[in-house]
Amino acid sequence: MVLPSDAEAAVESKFGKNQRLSTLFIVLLYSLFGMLSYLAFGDDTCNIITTNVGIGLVTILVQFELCINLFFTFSMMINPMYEILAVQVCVAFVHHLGYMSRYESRKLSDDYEVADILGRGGFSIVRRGVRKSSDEKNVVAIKTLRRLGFMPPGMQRNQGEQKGLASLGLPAWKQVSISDALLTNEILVMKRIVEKVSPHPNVINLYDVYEDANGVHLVLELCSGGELFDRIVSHDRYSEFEAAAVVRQIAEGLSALHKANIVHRDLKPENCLFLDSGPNSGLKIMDFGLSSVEDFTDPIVALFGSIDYVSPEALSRHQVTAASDMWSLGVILYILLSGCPPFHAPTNREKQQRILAGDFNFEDQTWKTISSSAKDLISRLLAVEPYKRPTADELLKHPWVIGDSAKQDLMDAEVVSKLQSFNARRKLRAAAIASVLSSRVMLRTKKLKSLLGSHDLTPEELENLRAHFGRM
Ligand SMILES: Nc1ncnc2c1ncn2[C@@H]1O[C@H](COP(=O)(O)OP(=O)(O)OP(=O)(O)O)[C@@H](O)[C@H]1O
Repeated sequence: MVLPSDAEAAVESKFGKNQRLSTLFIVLLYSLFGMLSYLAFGDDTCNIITTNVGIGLVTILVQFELCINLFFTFSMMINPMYEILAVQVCVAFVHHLGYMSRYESRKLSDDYEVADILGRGGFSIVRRGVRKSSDEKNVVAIKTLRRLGFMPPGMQRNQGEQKGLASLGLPAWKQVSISDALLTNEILVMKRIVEKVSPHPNVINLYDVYEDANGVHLVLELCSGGELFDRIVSHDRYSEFEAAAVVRQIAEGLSALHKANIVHRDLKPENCLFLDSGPNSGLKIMDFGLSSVEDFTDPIVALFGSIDYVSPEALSRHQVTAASDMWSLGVILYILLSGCPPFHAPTNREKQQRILAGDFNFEDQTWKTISSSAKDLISRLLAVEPYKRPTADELLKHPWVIGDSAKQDLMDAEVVSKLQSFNARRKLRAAAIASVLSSRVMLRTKKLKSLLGSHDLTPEELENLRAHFGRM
């Protein structure tokens, strides 16, 4: 089995400590062996011992056990003491095999019962999983990130999708590299979250990573409480105070992510899920497929879905920083308090222009009863210049977010009915996009820019979209 380097990195982050200890043990073993060799064979063997320890230390630093094997092969060539070295090579080889088999032996199906499908993304499928051993957290969400080359059971690509993929006009290896870029990115960001953020009440937690021929399986915390807007529209009415509690949770999550230099880059209500259905459930930020770690990952700029939450700097310069997440939060807050997005226009082009100009208003009737503190906060979050927006930490000190100036009275019932229809339209669009996503990919990264530009929907893709609407 060949692990993709980043899946290996993710696995390594989980098991790194054990590996380091076992490497240390091996180095000590080698040194002991070298000393015994010295006692048995005399001065010449000293060189071997010294080099052994040196290479062992390098191995610990670079975490790459193959070094040991290479070293022994090399020393075999320069040193005549075949008897010792042959044994050493064997030890190293056996150890290396054991190291590989640790990955090989980790099978998802050994540890988890994979149950029903919770949802699908463009390159992923999320299923409920139940841990077989009862002493650990029982029910989880298993997100399988697929590569275009592989189709896990239940993810067979339909004919439309297959045609769509072909219609991209890209060679197979390029299609694979796009899905791999997303897969790799999500794993790298999740690895960073495990190291620097988790456990956090408002950021999804990763429990484990498995790799097999179907792709990479991320074992995630299960969020069974539903999406943010779904829960909100299930109430007849709600207050500013309740909306502030939602904003506070998202801001807490963003604050932790930004401190770890992670920018979410795709913050929207469908990426905020409640942990459970209880009234005081935590809200979790998730889906880090497009996220970036500053100075570490190569940002992927994808225009898969709606531009409703995309900041002006992301649209104009593809420059996305922590402040861009704050813009997205401003859009979410605007929708929470009015039921419709701040930048609506008949065409995408006009919408884009309005976003770039920061052209929104509070003229609708529903804004009349909203507190000036809430409007002030939205205006700050939707400032066109990123540096003028409050940071997540600043937001957490704002009187409206704290709850001091947020009104406790129930808002106009029209807000909920507008939010209901906005949410329904959004879901329809999301389903349609998921349907064509495999076939219509608009990605721009430093590396992938040359692979794809934007293109109009081809007849096959339109057919696929029509078929999906038909099914719905
Ligand atoms: N941890 C989780 N617990 C419960 N449901 C989840 C969890 N993660 C994802 N889901 C469900 O699975 C669906 C697909 O999620 P996923 O993150 O794979 O893709 P997406 O964000 O919808 O799309 P894309 O991958 O294209 O951005 C989500 O809409 C959500 O309903």
